[in-house]
Parts: sequence; structure tokens; C-alpha cells
Amino acid sequence: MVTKNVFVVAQKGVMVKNDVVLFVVYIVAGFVAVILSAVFMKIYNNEAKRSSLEIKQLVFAKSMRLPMRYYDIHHSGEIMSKFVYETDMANDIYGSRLRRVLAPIISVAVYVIVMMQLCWSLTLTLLLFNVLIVVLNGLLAKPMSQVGKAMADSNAKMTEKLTNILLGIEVKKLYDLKYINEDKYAKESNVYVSHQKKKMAIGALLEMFYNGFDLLCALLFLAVATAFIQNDWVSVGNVAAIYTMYGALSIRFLQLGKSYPELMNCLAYAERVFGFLQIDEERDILNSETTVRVFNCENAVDVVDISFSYDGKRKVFEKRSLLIEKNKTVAIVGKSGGGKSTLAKLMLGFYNIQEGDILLFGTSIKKLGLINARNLIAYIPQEPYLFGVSIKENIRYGNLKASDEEIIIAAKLANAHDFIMYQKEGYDTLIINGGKSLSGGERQRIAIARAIVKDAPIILMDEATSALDNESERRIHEALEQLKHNKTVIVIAHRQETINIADTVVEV
Ligand SMILES: Nc1ncnc2c1ncn2[C@@H]1O[C@H](COP(=O)(O)OP(=O)(O)OP(=O)(O)O)[C@@H](O)[C@H]1O
Repeated sequence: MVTKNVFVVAQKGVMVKNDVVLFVVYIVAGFVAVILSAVFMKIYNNEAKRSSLEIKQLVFAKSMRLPMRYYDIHHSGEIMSKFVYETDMANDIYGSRLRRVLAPIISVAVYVIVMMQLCWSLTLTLLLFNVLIVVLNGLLAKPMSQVGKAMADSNAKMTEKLTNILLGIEVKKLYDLKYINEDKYAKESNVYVSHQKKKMAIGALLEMFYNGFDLLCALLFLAVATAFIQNDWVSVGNVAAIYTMYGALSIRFLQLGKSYPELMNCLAYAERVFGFLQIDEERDILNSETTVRVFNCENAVDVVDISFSYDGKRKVFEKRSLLIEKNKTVAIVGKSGGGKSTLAKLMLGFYNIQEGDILLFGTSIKKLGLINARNLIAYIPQEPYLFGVSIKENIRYGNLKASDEEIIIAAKLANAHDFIMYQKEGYDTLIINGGKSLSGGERQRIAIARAIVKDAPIILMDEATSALDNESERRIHEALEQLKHNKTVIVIAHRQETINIADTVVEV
């Protein structure tokens, strides 16, 4: 409108009071528009940041609540990639991509309305040229979305391979697996780079097309506009105004052209993130009315005719039953791969039993709910995991309400106190890298102390299969002897010495 009025004033050759008022109004409107745009931008960015945080929190919460089977068949690197990279890419939709697509559409709509008022026929002719850009966007959006999906896949695989290398660094160094491990990573990163090149090629194609097309549109417009002026269908002022607006409009079209395929790329990531958020979570039937009669019941664990298979094909258990009396120490023995650890995991409700039931103190774990069932059992796995916090906090994870004194008592019972005191900062020593600087026996004794502070009626220990030195073994057995009082102790036993301390031996 300013351009149009400039031309009108120029044609009149004189500037009257009304023209000055009009220009002042335009300038004030311009200022208001700038301020409003800054305010909206701030609100939008705040909302975008909030939603970005929310999505990250949702993905994190979901990755904590998935059934054990999910972690069995999905690499931790894949989950990491989802959390770190894919959520960022998906969040980019709100962060900038959506804005970069919506803002030009709104601007174009406003410009078009004003341009139509100035000369609808010329505006329509001009817009017809731009329809081609929209068609091209549509054509390239699909390959962009496909390449986005391929990049997400490739990124997850790269993280997976890198995690594999880092987790197996000891074996890699021992066997010089450089060519196998590193080549796998290099291969995957090449795949990623090739997808990235494809993405850049599509982007470059669009850029090239738009730049050429912009020039062509300008030339066509001038030719058509000249014809319109010659036929007196439009004034020079209106043509100048439409052309000025077209300049701003075509920039937005270009922006739209670049941002739309990018938005498709981000949507591909969002699809993966939302797909992940829809995965069924670990089933938990929390029945608060179920009170477990630990004191009245004679049997701690009653496994009734269970059948179980991890993959639905090979059965680990077929109609298997066993009974564990309360306050007894039971050694579970059997051949390797016979299902001892699986039985422990079923007691803890890590997997759903296909047939039969497991009762803890007379109540089915299905009725108890996973949280209640797990509260009844203090589990010490074969290779306990220690978190990157102090030794004291690692023990406290068994019972967050445990006092420092209770932690020290538990560590003494677990025969862990002496070696803990021997550490640089005693109980405050920080555990690094899952406790790699401690021996297997020491890690297991910290886990025993953790199980002791939990004070659950059942202690379930999966004895380490790895060889422990005699001293470590003796100390763990002493700790187990301490635990026997007033507790049901179930040990998946691999050593004769462990079997010797049991009241009953059950073969699985
Ligand atoms: N997460 C899993 N997914 C699929 N199959 C599994 C899984 N864990 C164990 N298995 C299979 O189930 C069977 C029982 O394994 P389990 O670990 O329970 O045996 P185990 O008796 O504890 O062996 P070990 O004494 O060697 O520790 C094995 O054939 C094993 O390969």
C-alpha cells in the first residue's frame, strides 16, 4: 500500500496532509507489527521449549516402563538414539519447522488478499506460476520423508554399534577385533552419510529450481503487467504495489519450499517417537486391597504348573511346579540353560507366564501386582549393576528410607564393610562405570547389602557363575548364613559350597 501511495503522490506531483497522515499510520502499523511479532515469537518459543521438554520426559518415562521383552530384543543404543536424537528432530517441528511452514502460508494469504484487491486478474496470473512450486514441493516431500526415516534408522544403528564397541572394549582389545567392530561402525556411518548426501541433493535441487523459477516468475510478471497496463486494465501504481508485494511473497514461497520437505523429514522422526510412545507398557495389576499374609502362610513360593517360552516357540518350562517353604534356605540347581535364572525372573514378574501361576505367600503375583510382588523379594542378580553414585547410595537404593547406620549394619552383614572402608573415601566412594574397579565378589557383596536393607521376606540370589577367589566366596557364604534367619533364602547355586548351606535342594 505504501508503494501504491508513493506512485499516486508521484503522479499527483504534490503531497497533501492526508498523504502524510496515511504514511504516519503505515509507519505506526509497521512498528506495532514488529512488536506483536516479537511477542508472539517469544510465546511460541516458550511453548516449543515446553513441549520439547514434555516429549523428552514422556520418552524417558516410557523407556522406564516397558516390559522386559522389549529390552531383550531392542538394543540399548536404539533407545538412546530415540531419546537423544530422534526426540530432538521431532521437537524441531515445534521448534522451527512448523513455524517456518505456517508463517509463510499466513503471510502469503494476507498478501494475496491485498493483491487481489488491487488487481485480481493480474494476481491470479502471477499465482498460477507459483502453483508449480507447490506441486514440486508435493513431489519432493515424499522422498525427503523417506530419506528422513532412513537417516533415523541409520542413526539408531550407529549408536547401537558404538555402544557394542564400548561395552565389549575388553574383548575387542584382547582379540584385536578392530576390523570387525570398527568396520561395522564405519559401514553404518557410510550409509548415514549417503542418506545425508541424498537429503542434501534434494535440498539443492529445490534451491536451484526455486532460484531459477523466481527469476522466471519476475520476468513473466513484468511481461504480463506491461500488457495489462497497455490495455488499461491496471494502473502503474497498482502494478508497482503488486510487484513489491510479490517480491515479499515469492521469498515466502521460497521459504515454504525449503521448509516443507524439512518438516516432512522431522515428521518422519516424530512418527518413530510417537510409535515408541504407543508401545504397551509393563502390565501391572496393582490391587491395593491384597494384603499378603506373610506370617500366616507356610509356603513362601508356590509355582503351580507353569509353562513359559520367551519367543513363543521354544518352551523353557512345561507344566512345571515347585514349592518353597517359608524361612527355609533353598538351593536351585540344574544344568546350564535349564531355566534357573528364568524362574527367578518369573517370580519377579519380569515376564508373563503363559500358563499356570506363581503364588507368593499364598497370593498369585497376578493379583498382587508387580510392585507388591517385587517388594516381597530382594533380588541379587548374577552380575549386579552398580549405579554411578557413592557406595552408600548404591546400598540405599534397596530402601530409600534406610539410615546411614542401617547401611553400615547391612554392609557388615554382607561382609562388605571392610573392603568398603579400604576404599579411598569409604562409603562415599563414587562408583564409576558400573563398578568396574571393584572385583566381582565385592560388587556382589554390595548388592547383598542392598538386598539386606530392603528387608524383604524373600532373598533371591542368582549366584555368580564367574569364578570368585576363595576369600570372596567364603565371605559371600558367610553373608548368606547371616541372611538365613527369619528369611526365605533362594539361591540359584552353581557351587557345591553354596548347595551345602541349603536346607533343601530343588532341581530345575
Ligand atoms: N531374554 C531371553 N530371551 C530369549 N531366550 C532366553 C532369554 N534368557 C534366557 N533365554 C533362554 O532360556 C533358556 C533358560 O535360560 P536361563 O538363563 O534361565 O538358564 P539357567 O539355568 O539360568 O542357565 P545358567 O546356569 O547357565 O545361568 C536358555 O535356553 C536361554 O537361552
